[in-house]
Amino acid sequence: MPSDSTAALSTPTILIVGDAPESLEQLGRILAEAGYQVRKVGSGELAVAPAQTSPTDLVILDVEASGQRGYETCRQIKQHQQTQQLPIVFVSAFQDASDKVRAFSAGAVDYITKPFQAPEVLARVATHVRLNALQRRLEAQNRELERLATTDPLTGLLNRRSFTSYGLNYLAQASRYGTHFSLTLFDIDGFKGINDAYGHDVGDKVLVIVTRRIRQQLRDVDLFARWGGEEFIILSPKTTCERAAHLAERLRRCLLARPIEPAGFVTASFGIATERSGESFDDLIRCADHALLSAKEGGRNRVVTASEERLLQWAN
Ligand SMILES: Nc1nc2c(ncn2[C@@H]2O[C@H](COP(=O)(O)OP(=O)(O)OP(=O)(O)O)[C@@H](O)[C@H]2O)c(=O)[nH]1
Repeated sequence: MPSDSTAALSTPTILIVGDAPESLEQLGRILAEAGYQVRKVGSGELAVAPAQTSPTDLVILDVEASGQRGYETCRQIKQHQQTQQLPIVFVSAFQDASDKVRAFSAGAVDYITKPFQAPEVLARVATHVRLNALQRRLEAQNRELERLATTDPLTGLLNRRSFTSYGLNYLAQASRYGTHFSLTLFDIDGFKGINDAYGHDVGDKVLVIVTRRIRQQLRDVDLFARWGGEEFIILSPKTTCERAAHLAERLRRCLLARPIEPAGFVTASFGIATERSGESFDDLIRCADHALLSAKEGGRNRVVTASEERLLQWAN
């Protein structure tokens, strides 16, 4: 049987590739008797597709007549994004150090010389299957950590830190290539009152529904993040101040379209700033924040655009 830790995950599948039917049969039998799922293909060219399309934990390249083809198959498997992580073990009658070095250079993780001993093959296969499973688990955990570090757990939106890092990137591109973008900062009105009247859970539900409604209105290229508390931010690439104001007005209206029960109709105030050369990202945020403050002071449920000379109020 495969070793305990790999067997616990699921039965590992080994793809054996080789053009010598007897050797292929022998290896297949040894591995199948040890409890592995075994698939066999007769030629290197045929190996890449099955490795891509069916779950595979390890590839054995049984190099009999032409070592050259084995190296080529190994390289092809390593070239494809889907299969580049697969551990590849050579089983070969070629005993020279140069043959082994070539196999490792082509991407192999191990090299077993013929005539092989079944226990050695099984020990090496079990080790590589286990290492591969651990590697995949580590990668999945890293992805999850990355997700947790960059997204807001309640809404699933980008968090402030990751939005800022994207924003700085957009700003650098804007100053280099002359592209522009707009920032829209918005804040739910009277949100403390919703929490106080209906409880924190309803407050959370409002945040989630507001997120969903706003997201439906945005383009794929727009960056949408939770800036903090009941405050959200949108970066709209290649968008003038005027167009951002139209978008914000649409967002304001879409919140008003239906109540969010039991809290009733929920409104938000919007502040917009557009990238201008020489301004830092913090300056831009300050501009949008200033506009948002004006929207709040102006009576809430409205859009205010910050511009160099003046604040232009959009009527409710
Ligand atoms: N339910 C819930 N409440 C939150 C969360 N984050 C922040 N809050 C609450 O949001 C409220 C924000 O209140 P204020 O800053 O006074 O803002 P407001 O009541 O919306 O008033 P204006 O913005 O002036 O219209 C505070 O009571 C925070 O505790 C959260 O994740 N969930």
